This record gives sequence, C-alpha cells and structure tokens, in this order.
Amino acid sequence: MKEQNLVILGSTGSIGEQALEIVDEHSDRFNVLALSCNTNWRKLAEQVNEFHPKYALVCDADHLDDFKAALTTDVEIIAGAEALGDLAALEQADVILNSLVGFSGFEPTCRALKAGKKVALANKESLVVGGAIINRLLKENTGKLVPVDSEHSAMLQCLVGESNDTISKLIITASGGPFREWTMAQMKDITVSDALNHPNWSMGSKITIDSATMMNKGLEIIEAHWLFDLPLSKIEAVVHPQSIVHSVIEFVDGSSKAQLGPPTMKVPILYALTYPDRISLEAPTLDWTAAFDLNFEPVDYDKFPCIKLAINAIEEGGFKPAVLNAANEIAVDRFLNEEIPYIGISRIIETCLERLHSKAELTIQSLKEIDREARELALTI
Ligand SMILES: NC(=O)C1=CN([C@@H]2O[C@H](COP(=O)(O)OP(=O)(O)OC[C@H]3O[C@@H](n4cnc5c(N)ncnc54)[C@H](OP(=O)(O)O)[C@@H]3O)[C@@H](O)[C@H]2O)C=CC1
Ligand SMILES: CC(=O)[C@@H](O)[C@H](O)COP(=O)(O)O
Ligand SMILES: [Mn+2]
Repeated sequence: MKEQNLVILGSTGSIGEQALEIVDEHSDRFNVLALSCNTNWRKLAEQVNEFHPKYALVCDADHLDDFKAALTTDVEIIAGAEALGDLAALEQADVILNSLVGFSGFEPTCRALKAGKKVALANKESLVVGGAIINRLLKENTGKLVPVDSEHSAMLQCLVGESNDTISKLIITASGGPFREWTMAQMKDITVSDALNHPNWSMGSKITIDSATMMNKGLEIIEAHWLFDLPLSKIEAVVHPQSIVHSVIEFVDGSSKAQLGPPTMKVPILYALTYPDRISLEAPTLDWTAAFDLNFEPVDYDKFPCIKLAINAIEEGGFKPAVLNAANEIAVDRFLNEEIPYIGISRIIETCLERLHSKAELTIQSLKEIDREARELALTI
C-alpha cells in the first residue's frame, strides 16, 4: 500500500492527537503533510518536531515568534485561519482529517471536496450546517467523505456489503451523558465540572458539553440524515449507557447489525483513514468471557430538550440547522465561562431559532452570514 499524505486540521485537539498516535503506530502507511492549531502553538510545535510535516498552520497568529522559537525542525509556517481551506486543498494531500471543532470546520470541508480529496470527517458541524451543500459537492466532484464520529463509523461498518435501500431504521446510541440519572430538580444546579464529567469518553470541551445536554445526539441525527441520505423518520436515538454498541442498523427483513467495541475513538479514526480497508490497531478489546451488561432505554426528551430542537431545526430545514449550531456554540461557550446556567443553553438556542429567519439561497457565503447573525444574537440573550 502506498504511503498516504495526511493533512490534520485541528491536530492539537482530542481527535487530532489520537490520529497522530495512530500515525506513530503506522508510520509506514502515513506521511504527515500538514498540521494546524488554533491557539495551542506549544503543542503544535511539539507535534511538528516529532512528525516533520511540510506545513504548519497557526490560526491565531499572536504567538508566531514563540512558535518559531520552539521549533527544532524545518517547516513552512502559515498564519491565519483563512489558510485552513488551502491546506484542505493541497495538491499533494491524499486524505484530509477534519478534526476542527464547530463552524470553523465547514469551509475547509467544502474546499477539500471541491479539490476532489478524501475527507475523514470528525467535524460533524460541517454536515449540520451545510449537509445539502456538501452532498452537492460530493456529486459534482470526485471527493469522498468518510465519517469519523463513532456512531456513524459504526453505521458505515454495518453497511459494508449492504445497499442503502434495504435499511429500515438507523438506531444511534447515546450514552445519556453525566445527567442520565439526575432529576430535573437536580439539573438546576449543574456546574461546569459536573457537565465536563462524561461517563465514557474523554473528548474536547465543546463536544463534552454537547453530550451533557444531549445536543450531540441531535447533531448526530442530522449528520446521519445527510451521510446516509435517509429521512428523519428512519433515524432514531436510544440511550445505551455503556457506549459499547456504537450504533445499530435494522434492515427490511427484520435483521439488525450492530458494531461493538470498548469506547475508543482510535478505531473510527483509523477506519476512516483506511476505509474501505481495515488494518491492525493497538486498542482494547471486549472480553467476551467475562459477564457484562448491555442496557438500552428511551431518550427522555423533556429532560434533554436540545435533541428535539435539533430535530425540529432539520425538519424545518434551510438555515435553521446553521442557526441551531451557531447558537449552541455560543451558549456552550458561555456556559463554560460560567456566564449562564446549564438550563440556559437550550433556552438561548430556542430563542435564536424563533427569532432568526432567512429566505436567502443556501450558499457557503449566506451560511457564514447567518452563522454570524446567530452568534451575535446568542451573545445578547
Ligand atoms: N473528541 C472526540 O472523541 C470526538 C470528537 N468529535 C468531533 O470532532 C471534532 C473535534 O473534536 P475534539 O477533538 O474533541 O475538539 P478539541 O476541542 O479537542 O480540538 C479542536 C481542534 O480544533 C482547533 N480549533 C478550535 N477552534 C478553532 C478555530 N476557530 N479555528 C481553527 N482551529 C480551531 C483546536 O486548536 P487549539 O488546540 O489550538 O485550540 C484543536 O486543534 C468536533 O466536531 C467534535 O464534535 C466527534 C466524535 C468524537
Ligand atoms: C465518541 C463519540 O462519537 C461522541 O460523539 C460520543 O458519542 C459522545 O457521547 P454521547 O453518546 O454521550 O453523546
Ligand atoms: Mn459520536
């Protein structure tokens, strides 16, 4: 197998770091072409010194001199977030791992697909805000999109050898987050550290809060809708507290397939990089000889209104999912800064969805505009 040139956008984050551990394990298979950070120049410098990419992008250029001083190897340094798209479209690149968080990942996904690249997509927000545009780019160009998100990777793995028109239902599993067993009364006093305490996964702070509000499952329903071209009526979320069954597909003959494994993102990251191949990985496995439980329970939509807000937004369509996403990003940020309580997150999103409307044509530019408007509004509520 030829060595693949890999661009990792957001290499200093949780997904980016795990991807580099995989590269380290399979150094004969991957060559790191470019890496990027937002502000964490120290970690980026360490990664550059270890993996010797050709390009290193620091989006926030405030500490560029410190970054240069920390380097012990030659690299072409680029500054400014506008260059994310240029890295995504690099001629020498074979695979772009988009592990950016939030709306910042949307344009780079589009740039990579326009350039006919294979995109390993962790940045679910790309599909949430612009799934229709992304699917059009996939049709018009030779690019490919492979999900990294664990549930969607599970679905893809279950669909090998199957055809999409034999799917009767997608069942997306949700851990239920840290508040699964909390009462509504207890949830009035949630602290930031309570919400960052995910029961099964260690992830970046934005997605960890999304899991705590279960907005993450709402975003994942939208992600599945665009990835597998299925109506919302065929997509269902179910709570599975162990996060071992990563998702289930039910077929038209009543048979179901599921993909299982201990909760580690290394499996879906590697699968996205090598798809349709599967290669070895040093990762924990399930011990089938020991007794263990797999439990399932319905989602409590009253306790976790964010999932319904996401479903309503995609049902309404147009710009609503982009408004939902921008309002959520700001609300999560404000919660993390202790400016608003946990229950304020869904209220801010709901208010933005009620107040913001647009009849403009859906384009990358108009999505950027509505994203900006929704952020401004979400900051004032
Ligand atoms: N972590 C996980 O296990 C999973 C994550 N995902 C999805 O993957 C994506 C990444 O998540 P995760 O790795 O947890 O996130 P992190 O917050 O850990 O990392 C985000 C990365 O993006 C960079 N970044 C953040 N904001 C910007 C910006 N405005 N412009 C440019 N770069 C930016 C960060 O740089 P810096 O370090 O300098 O801040 C960092 O490299 C998200 O969409 C998430 O929903 C999906 C499934 C599982
Ligand atoms: C690991 C991963 O894919 C996350 O998106 C995970 O699903 C979050 O856990 P929740 O199921 O609690 O949202
Ligand atoms: Mn997930």
